[in-house]
Amino acid sequence: MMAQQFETIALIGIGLIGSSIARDILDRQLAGTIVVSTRSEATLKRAGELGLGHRYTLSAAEAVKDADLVIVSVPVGASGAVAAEIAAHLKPGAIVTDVGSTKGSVIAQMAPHLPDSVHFVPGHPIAGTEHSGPDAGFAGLFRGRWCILTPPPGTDEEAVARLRLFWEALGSMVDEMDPEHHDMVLAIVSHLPHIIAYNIVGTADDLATVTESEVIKYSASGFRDFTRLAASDPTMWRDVCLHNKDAILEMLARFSEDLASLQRAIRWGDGDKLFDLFTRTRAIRRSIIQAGQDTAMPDFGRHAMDQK
Ligand SMILES: NC(=O)C1=CN([C@@H]2O[C@H](COP(=O)(O)OP(=O)(O)OC[C@H]3O[C@@H](n4cnc5c(N)ncnc54)[C@H](O)[C@@H]3O)[C@@H](O)[C@H]2O)C=CC1
Ligand SMILES: O=C(O)C(=O)Cc1ccc(O)cc1
Repeated sequence: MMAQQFETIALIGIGLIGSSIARDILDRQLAGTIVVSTRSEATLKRAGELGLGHRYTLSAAEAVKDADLVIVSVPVGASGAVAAEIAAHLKPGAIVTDVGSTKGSVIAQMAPHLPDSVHFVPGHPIAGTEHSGPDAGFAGLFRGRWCILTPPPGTDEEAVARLRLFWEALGSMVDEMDPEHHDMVLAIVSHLPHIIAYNIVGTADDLATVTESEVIKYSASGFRDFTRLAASDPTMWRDVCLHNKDAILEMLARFSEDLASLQRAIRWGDGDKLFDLFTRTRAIRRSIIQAGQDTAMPDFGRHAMDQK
């Protein structure tokens, strides 16, 4: 148990991320009241069955009216519509945040709607799985993982500090950076790996008509790792691609150049070049593990993923 941080928290969107946050708030008693709001009746009903909040409503406007903290956890393409819906109903002094995987676009969509009387502190927990919906969430998802805040210049420092304390109470380490930098970094470490996974699994699927079931039958662990990422939510990842377009295209251009160079090394039998690259990349994996970033993907997280 921890000290209560907010009287009322409104969760707009109660999928993997929203429901994981709800479970942590409940476990740690960080709020007096959790109000859950989501677009579809079926999801709201399920959230109720799972006991993720104290009050439930299909109206985001209704959900935020007494909230001291509003956490928007919807696909990034829906954040503008949510901001427009809640804007006139927000309590003065409330902190409004989000968890979207892209930051520049979310800020561009939400900020114009939000009144000056609230504090908008965009955020992004770097933790998740390939699963979606309220059943997929679990307590502890954010433990030992980074959460990036991208407050616009001039944001009230106390509001940023309160949100930082909130994520720290969920076990996260918190960093602050500007949204452009966030979008560039995440394009290479998160968005490209998903796009590459979607692409390779798609290519293998096209081949499967030739090789029949061999793709599945002989799928080695390397291919299986790609299928996990490629099983991620189509709506969420469509939105990420559309809303971090520039940074993703920049990283894809670099990726394609490097892939062409690798292709050339293979064609011309340049073993030294291949060996040098593979040595360099192995060192990166080892330094990630040494920094605890791999084991920080907690065992219960792996377990939860293996089960589903
Ligand atoms: N899945 C992951 O691993 C991670 C996702 N994120 C970000 O978190 C956000 C939520 O993702 P998940 O929880 O994984 O998705 P999800 O699909 O599990 O849940 C999305 C929620 O948003 C609601 N929703 C969908 N469309 C809506 C709309 N047009 N208007 C209002 N509500 C709508 C759904 O009813 C559901 O409650 C996304 O912005 C995503 O980029 C951030 C970190 C990790
Ligand atoms: O499932 C995985 O491996 C992920 O990479 C989860 C993830 C997806 C999207 C994010 O913005 C942050 C984390």
